Parts: sequence; structure tokens; C-alpha cells
Amino acid sequence: MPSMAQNGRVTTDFKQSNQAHNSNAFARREEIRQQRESLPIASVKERLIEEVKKHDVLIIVGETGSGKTTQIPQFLFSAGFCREGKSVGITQPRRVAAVTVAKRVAEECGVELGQKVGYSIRFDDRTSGVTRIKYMTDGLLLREALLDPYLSRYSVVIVDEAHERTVHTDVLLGLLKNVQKARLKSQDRKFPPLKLIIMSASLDARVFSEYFGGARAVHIQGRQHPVDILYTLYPEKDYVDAALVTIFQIHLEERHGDILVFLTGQEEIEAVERLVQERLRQLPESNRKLVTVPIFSSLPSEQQMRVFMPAPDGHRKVVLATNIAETSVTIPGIKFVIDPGFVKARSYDPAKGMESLIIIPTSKAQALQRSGRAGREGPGKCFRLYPESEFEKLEDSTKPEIKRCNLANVILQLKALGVDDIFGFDFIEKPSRAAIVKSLEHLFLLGALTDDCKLSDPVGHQMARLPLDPIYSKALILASQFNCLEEMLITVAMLSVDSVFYAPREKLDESRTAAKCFASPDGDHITLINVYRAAEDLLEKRKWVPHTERNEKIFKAKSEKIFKRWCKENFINGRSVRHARDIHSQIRGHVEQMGLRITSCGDDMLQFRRCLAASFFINAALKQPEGNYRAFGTGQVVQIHPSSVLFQSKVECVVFNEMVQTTNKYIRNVTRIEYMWLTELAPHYYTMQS
Ligand SMILES: Nc1ncnc2c1ncn2[C@@H]1O[C@H](COP(=O)(O)OP(=O)(O)OP(=O)(O)O)[C@@H](O)[C@H]1O
Repeated sequence: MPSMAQNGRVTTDFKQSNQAHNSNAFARREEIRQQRESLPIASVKERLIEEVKKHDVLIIVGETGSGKTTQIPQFLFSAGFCREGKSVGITQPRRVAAVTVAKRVAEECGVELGQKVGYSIRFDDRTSGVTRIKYMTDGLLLREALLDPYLSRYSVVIVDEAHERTVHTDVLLGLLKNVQKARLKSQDRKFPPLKLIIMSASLDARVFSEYFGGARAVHIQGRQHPVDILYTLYPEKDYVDAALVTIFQIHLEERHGDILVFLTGQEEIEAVERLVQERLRQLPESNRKLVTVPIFSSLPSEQQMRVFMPAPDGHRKVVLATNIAETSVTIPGIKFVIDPGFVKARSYDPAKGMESLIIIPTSKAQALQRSGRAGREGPGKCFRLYPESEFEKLEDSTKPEIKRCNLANVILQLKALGVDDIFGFDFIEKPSRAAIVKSLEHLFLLGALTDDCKLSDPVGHQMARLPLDPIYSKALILASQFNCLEEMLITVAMLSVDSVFYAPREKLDESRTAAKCFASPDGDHITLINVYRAAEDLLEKRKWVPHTERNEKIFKAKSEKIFKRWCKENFINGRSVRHARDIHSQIRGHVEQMGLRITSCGDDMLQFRRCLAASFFINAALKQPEGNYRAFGTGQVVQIHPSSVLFQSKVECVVFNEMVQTTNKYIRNVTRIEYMWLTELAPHYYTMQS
């Protein structure tokens, strides 16, 4: 029997079977060689190289799994595109894809990761001076352009999975267009023309071709393995339940093969994990060999990587994923995909300046990508949990993110890249004028822009260096002046993760009582700091052991155990707290590099609250006679969310970080402030308002 952890996940056996898996290196190389040769793309290698030589912009459309992402960079390398120290850069919308594809390609090339083949994502760089094939996130290439406007190290840039139309992909396309022009203009031999390739299995080549002045598009025919698509006869009322039923149907009726289920977010994934465990307990012992492995973006990377490990012997793996696993990735063992047809997407209302996450049906392109995850190693099946007639009604492609998000961050990046005229920037699809104006206004209020709309010095430049939402970057800068940067770093880290408290419906009262231990009468921000510090105490403080190497190990194991128990008893989401610790150490590194003074205000929380007021003044709300609050910025009538420690309190004036619309309009992450502070600390806004 494998050793099962308490939550039903296997720990050590994952490693053992992985080692066994890699034992025969020679057979493995041979297997990889044959597998590469059988990819549809292998037969068009020479033609593709010719096309790249002939055209500066090339659009490549090919079935999922045909070999675009892993093979084309290797073709270009062997055709000499990496001579004279130049590299091929490949962007991915997601970190997990950049990492896993780079690992795979390094293995295919028989090199160590970080040598010829590497990856670079925010806070994690596995490249070196000899790296010639570099996978990275699209956001990272944008940041590279800040330091090297000609992107001079690249001979070719491949924008992969362009159909996703993330805001970074869209901005990157505009930027790459400019870089191509700049390189052509430059007489310097250091800057030969930049080749640009745009790829996907499901993009509308016409849109991209037109944007690049009638660029050449090639279609690669054929897929490696067939995927059967199955639909339900009728619409499902509860797609979570339908997914559960399908998981067990496959588990009990199909012989081999792991399952990949697409869900909309962390909470849903964790609920399904619990439900799978519950149902497993009702099955006979012989049918219980099923392990669940979650993957979502806020899960720390080492934990994300667990989905790529094989399940222990005789077990079936069920990967519960958000759309993070939708494109590019190959998860070994997956033969079945369950696609309920929904995704959590950003939505932005420029008039109210309000961004929210909503659950919407996927597009056809997304459905295609999802089913593509099943046919990677052999024939597969995809269970779409909706009728075929519904599929026909789906949008062809996903609405570009740039049309549905707050643009403050993008504009800050563009300004830092020297693009001052945002309205004139050549976007593949222009965001609405109202959205641009609102975001410029927002940046101006935060002090990132000067009166003539240039990046301010030093604040705007400092803000552009921090990989955070501009309002949080500004909060960190201010906190160093208010002597509470320690506290603000924790706050920003905790605000950047999913909720740290969880309240299961069946234990609502218990969880509320537990949460009270951390509650601060001043509000949620200080409450979050209390939770973080309590967790830190458990994981870090060596109160009971002298500091030796052996004790260190024992301490780690013990503190982990204590931490888990503490999380359970206090209804705290341990994953979220760990993620916050991770983010905390990363942003701490950034602010240290920037030379900001990191000090703590100690017990003087008044100082910290004043800093919150100075930072989040755009999101302040005042109590109304009938008990509701009115948000200053938008004039909307809102209520404090029931999850807030200030719910049903009588405080007069608050700042908040989030506005959500469910049955009512709620504000979340709320702290009590004095109204007078607003006029004192943000006079430019509060005199304008009155
Ligand atoms: N990490 C991996 N482990 C095992 N096989 C892999 C791995 N990565 C890729 N492969 C194999 O290589 C094939 C081609 O993968 P590749 O990512 O290049 O395809 P693609 O055309 O870019 O697909 P997509 O459009 O879905 O990203 C996969 O179908 C799979 O068989």
C-alpha cells in the first residue's frame, strides 16, 4: 500500500515511482526520439524553416499536440538562428507552461535545464549565458524590453498561445511590432531584423495577419492522437455534481488513464477534492485507488509540479485544474478530460472603475484547447458536460482581456517603455477610450504620472519596477515613509492570495468563533497581519530546540505538523498562508533592491491605519444614516461584506480593497479610518470631490 497522507494524497511514493520512471535513460532517449519523429510537425520541418527565412512575421496554426511549442524552437536552433550568441525566445501566457515545456525540451535535447534550454518567469530564472532557447511568460518579455528596448539578444521571438489574448500578449504584439520597425531603421549590425512567429491551435489567423500588414499564415495539418468528444444529452443544473459523477463513472468503468477536470477556481477545486474523498470512502476498498491533485495559479510552484508526477502504482490520478492547465501543458498520464464548460474571467466596468471576477461559459477555442490535453500520449476522450447544441452557441474565441480589465498596470508598463501616447499605441484591438481615460486618471491620482501625463520621478518609476497592482506598489512606497513597511509588506502579500479563512457551511459557527482570535477591532488588514504573524511564529520560531542541523530537520517536520493542526483548528487555509509567505519574500526582495526603508511601526497601529488611508483613499466609504455606506469614488451604495470583522459594526468611515457584487454590492478587506485623515492625506482628491 502506498503511504497516504491524511488528506488522501500520496507523498513519498510519488518520488519513488518517479525515480523508477527515469531509471532507464537509454530507453527513454530512444522513446523520445521516436515520439518526436512521429509528431505531425516533423514532416514539415524544412518547409517551416524556409517560411521563417522568407518572412519576418509568420503565423502558424496547428492542431493541439502537433509539436509547435516543443519542436519549432529546436528547428530554428538547428537552422542556425542562434548563431553569434542570439537566442530564440518563446512566450507563454502562463508560468507553469513556460517551466514544464522548457524542462521537456531540455530533456529532448539531452541537456541540463538552464544551459542551452532554459526558462525565465517572474522571480525564477533558469537561464545562463549559454541559453539559446528560452521559454518565458509574456509579461517577463515585456519587462525585459524595459531594460533592452531592441530585445537585442533575440533573433526570433515566438508568441505562443496567442489565441488566449491575455493583456500581456496583446501589449507584447504592439511592442514587438515597434521593435521590428526600430531594428529595421537601425543601421547597426548588432540589430539584424527580428523574426516574429505567432502560434496557436485555435487562433483566427486573419486578425493577426491583418494586424501585421497581411502577414503570411501557415496551417499544419494532422494531429498525433485522436480525441473522442462526448456531450451530455441535456444541460446540467449543477456542473460540479456532474463533474463528480463523471469522475466516478470513468474511474469505475474505464481501465487505465488519468483524469483532468477543469474547474473555475481554488474554492471549487478544494470543494471537489473533499467531495471526491467523501465518495471514495463509500466505495469498497478495492475501488479506492484514486488520488486527487489540485493545480491553480495561487498554488506555490513546487505544489503545482505535483500534477506532472505519475500516480503511485495501481492508482488513478485526478487532476483538478483551473484554466492554468488549458494550453501548452502536457500532463503525463491524462487520457480523459472533463470539461464543464465554464471559466472564471475578469470583467471591468470603467464607469464605476470596478473590476470583478465572473464565471462565464468558455469559448470554442478554449473548449478545443481543453480537449487537446487528452490526446498527448495516446488516444483520449473529452467529456463536455453540456449538449452539443450549446457548443455551437459558444463564442468562437475568448474576448481579449484588454477589453475587460483595469488598464492601470498596462499603462504604467507602457509609459515605462517610453510609450507616452497611449491612445496612439498600435494595439491589435484598442481598449475603449473610457477605460484608458479611467486608468490614466487612476495613475495620476496615485502620483505615478505628472501633469503632462509622463511617468513621475521617482514615484512613477518606482511603481513600474514593482510587479504588483499600482495601488499596492504605491502603498509600499508610502509605507516606507510612514515607518510601517514591514506591516504593509505582509498586508499586500495577504491581499494577493485567495481568502485565508474558510468557513465550511456545516461548521459556520465554529469557524466564526475561531476567526475571532485574530480579529482586530480596527478591521481586516490588521486581522490579516495577526494571522500571518501567528503562522510565522509556528513555522519560524525556534523556542523549544537549540539550533543544530539535526534539530533543524526535526523542527521543520514538527512545525509543519503543528502548522497543519493549527490551520485545521482555526479554519485557516494553509495553502493561502504559504503562498502569502512566498509572495512576501519576493516583494521584500524587490523593495530592498529599490532601497526602501523596511521598518515596523510596532504597536502603533494608528500610524499603519493612517498609511492605509493615504494608500487606499480612492476606495473610501462613509456611513449613511440608514446604515449602508457610500463609496466616495463611485458614489455607489455598498455594504460591508459578512466575512469582514467590521460587518455590522458602527464605524463611520472606512477604506477597502475590493468591491464585489453578489446579492448586494459588498466591500471586502475593510479598515476603520478617520474621515479627517482623507482630507489631510489625500487633499488632491478630497478637495476635488467636495
Ligand atoms: N512534458 C512532456 N511529457 C511528455 N510528452 C510531452 C511533454 N511535452 C510535450 N510532449 C509530447 O510532445 C507533443 C507535442 O507537444 P507540443 O507542446 O510541442 O505541442 P503543441 O502543438 O505546441 O500543442 P499545444 O497547441 O497544445 O500547445 C505532445 O502531444 C506530447 O506527446
